[in-house]
Amino acid sequence: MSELMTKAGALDAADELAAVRKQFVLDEVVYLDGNSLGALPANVPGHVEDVVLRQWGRLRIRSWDESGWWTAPERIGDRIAPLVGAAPGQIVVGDSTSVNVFKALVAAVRMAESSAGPGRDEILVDATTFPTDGYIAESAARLTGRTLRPVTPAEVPDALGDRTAAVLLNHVDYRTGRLHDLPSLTAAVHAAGALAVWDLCHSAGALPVGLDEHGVDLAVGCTYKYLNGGPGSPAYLYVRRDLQDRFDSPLPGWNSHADPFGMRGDFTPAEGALRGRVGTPDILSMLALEAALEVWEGVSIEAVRAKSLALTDFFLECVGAYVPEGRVEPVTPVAHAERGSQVALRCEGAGDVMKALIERGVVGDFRHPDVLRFGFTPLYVGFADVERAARVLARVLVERALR
Ligand SMILES: Cc1ncc(COP(=O)(O)O)c(C=O)c1O
Ligand SMILES: Nc1c(O)cccc1C(=O)C[C@H](N)C(=O)O
Repeated sequence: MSELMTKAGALDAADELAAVRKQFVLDEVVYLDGNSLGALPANVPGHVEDVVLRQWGRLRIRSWDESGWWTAPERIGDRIAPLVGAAPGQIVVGDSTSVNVFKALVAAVRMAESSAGPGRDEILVDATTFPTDGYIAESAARLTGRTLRPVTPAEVPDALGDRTAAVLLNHVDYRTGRLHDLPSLTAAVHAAGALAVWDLCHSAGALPVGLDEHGVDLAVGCTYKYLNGGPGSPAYLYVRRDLQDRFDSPLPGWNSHADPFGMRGDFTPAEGALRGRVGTPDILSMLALEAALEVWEGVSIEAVRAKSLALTDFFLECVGAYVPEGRVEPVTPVAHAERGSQVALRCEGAGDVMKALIERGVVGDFRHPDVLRFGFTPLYVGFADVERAARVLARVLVERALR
């Protein structure tokens, strides 16, 4: 047994989260793609069966009240809240991240205009963003008559000014795994009199976010990565409590009305975070997510972060030891303060290398043009998985070099 295998064994033995893995449906595959689609929590199938067969099949329409369907968006929002550092009453679940980016960004521009006037004619967007955020920001800018200015997160402080209405940023970069400095960027945005909208897709469930503590204005995120809600599970929208009265949704629907069943012709927004809702919630997905969130019972996000850093440190160590010099180049920062819960390695022929890894039971993903991406979900990834992934990667790269 190699020294690193022994070390993996010791780290697994000391891992206070090791037992959580049993709550997931997993096999012998090393699954390092939870930053794209989280694994299935074992309690979800039984819960979904109950929702379908009893709540829908037998209770039918009564379930909107009796099974808590109607209030699910805010109830499940409150369940996500502690994981992202939010007090209750500020998060609603529903729609996709893309749709929530649209609601948040347009609402942010409207709030900036109502407090600072129309001179705020610019929206800043993370130039390295996951594409959907950029597309939506471009459309939001056109619809609100603003100019969209793509800048890297590092350029944001200098780009801010009295023209800035809102800034849309990613907490963790989907490709490089770089963690951006949410507290200081939010403070800089506020100092310029603008509003900060954060996309938490790659940080929620992997590290503490501190939405309330850092005064974030609006935030969105998906639930199918580190929150394990399942394919296409609904996203969420956070609106800071003291902004909720001013939150003017660009998608007001009957579910965001103060009196939805009044069926009135004129729109009066509901109080609080509820005004972020739009139409009928996607109950099957939403209640699967609610069951998935039960795995967080007794798990602290601080413990998750500590293990995430230990896993990514150990992966970098194993890659350094096993992979021949010069075959991969880590693009994820080494500094803990700048690292999310993934390791991205630049690699020649990355697409084919990832295919070979998947064939050998190590599942990560390939991101255009040359990145091998490995996501580490501390709830179910162990240190032996990490060692094996690096060992298989080294073997694949050595075999390719010999061909
Ligand atoms: C940072 C980020 N934002 C948005 C999305 C897409 O959101 P959705 O497909 O849920 O609209 C993803 C991943 O799919 C993402 O990684
Ligand atoms: N949402 C996805 C999907 O529907 C299919 C495949 C992948 C995804 C993803 O989530 C991709 C992910 N956001 C990424 O960071 O690349």
